[in-house]
Amino acid sequence: MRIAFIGLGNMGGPMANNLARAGYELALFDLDSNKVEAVQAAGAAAANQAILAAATAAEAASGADIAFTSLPNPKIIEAVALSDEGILGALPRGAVWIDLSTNNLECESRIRAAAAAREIDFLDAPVTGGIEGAAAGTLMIMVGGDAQVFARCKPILEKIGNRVMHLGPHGAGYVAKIAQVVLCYLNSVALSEALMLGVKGGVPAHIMLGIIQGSTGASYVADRYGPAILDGSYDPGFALGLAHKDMALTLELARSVGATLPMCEQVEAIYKKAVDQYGFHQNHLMAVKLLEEQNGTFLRSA
Ligand SMILES: NC(=O)c1ccc[n+]([C@@H]2O[C@H](COP(=O)([O-])OP(=O)(O)OC[C@H]3O[C@@H](n4cnc5c(N)ncnc54)[C@H](O)[C@@H]3O)[C@@H](O)[C@H]2O)c1
Repeated sequence: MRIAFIGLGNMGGPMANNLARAGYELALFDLDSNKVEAVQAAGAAAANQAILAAATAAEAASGADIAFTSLPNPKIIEAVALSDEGILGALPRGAVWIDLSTNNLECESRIRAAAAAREIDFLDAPVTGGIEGAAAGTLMIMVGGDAQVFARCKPILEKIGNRVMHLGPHGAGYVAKIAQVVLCYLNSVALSEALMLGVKGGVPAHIMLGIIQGSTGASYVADRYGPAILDGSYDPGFALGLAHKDMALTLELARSVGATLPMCEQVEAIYKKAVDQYGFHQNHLMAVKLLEEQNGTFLRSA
């Protein structure tokens, strides 16, 4: 079994490491050669085997049984699929392409059609669990696509996640991922507003966070992101620009399925403003800094 892995960032890198540890023959490609070298070093040490660093996505995909992608956005995913040096022209007939990225339905239908025209199966398989889950192999993987193709690929997906679910036909994985991840951003903004209200009223931020964690406001976001707001790190491991992409995908999906989501519209605008102000590559909780600046109060020192 030979696996191509394209996109070795915060999520793709540790996922590829886990596939190397499981003993799969790997061919890697990322625009950033440092990311490839990091996986090569960690994977080779763990599995005692050579891992190919390909010069292009097509070279990685050539001769592979399965190609994984973990890439930033629909435009890049489509380019990696369809360009001259892309994966679809290089994968052999009968191979499977599994996209682990957070993506939209419009892109999904175009890339799936292009894959089908070359007799390549496609599964949308976005993930949740963050960089800790990617490193530990405990991601939740939400898969859309043909049930038989899923059944064939499940044992491999179980090397990178411990909750691997087939949700339905093509696109079901992307839809579930977007509907799930939206709460992360709504909750982060809500958490920061609750903390700000408490602090402005005279309750220290760490006391306020403890109260939220032990009450009806308790959540993964409060437990995991609350401390990262209070220590001023704003949680490295996920880019602000990718968080805004997820909110933009949410509004796109809402339009395409006819859902009206007023809170999502407001939160998308907050993340857009934060990206404009602080930059794409800042940590995702920098969205909270907008609120801190509006209030003239930084929660880390409150
Ligand atoms: N970080 C998280 O916590 C998290 C959690 C769940 C889902 N996701 C999703 O997973 C995907 C990857 O996220 P990430 O945080 O790892 O992003 P990242 O920015 O850390 O990694 C993306 C990688 O893709 C590479 N890349 C970009 N364009 C490329 C191209 N044309 N060819 C080859 N490589 C290219 C980049 O160099 C980078 O290494 C995104 O769709 C994101 O929304 C991220």
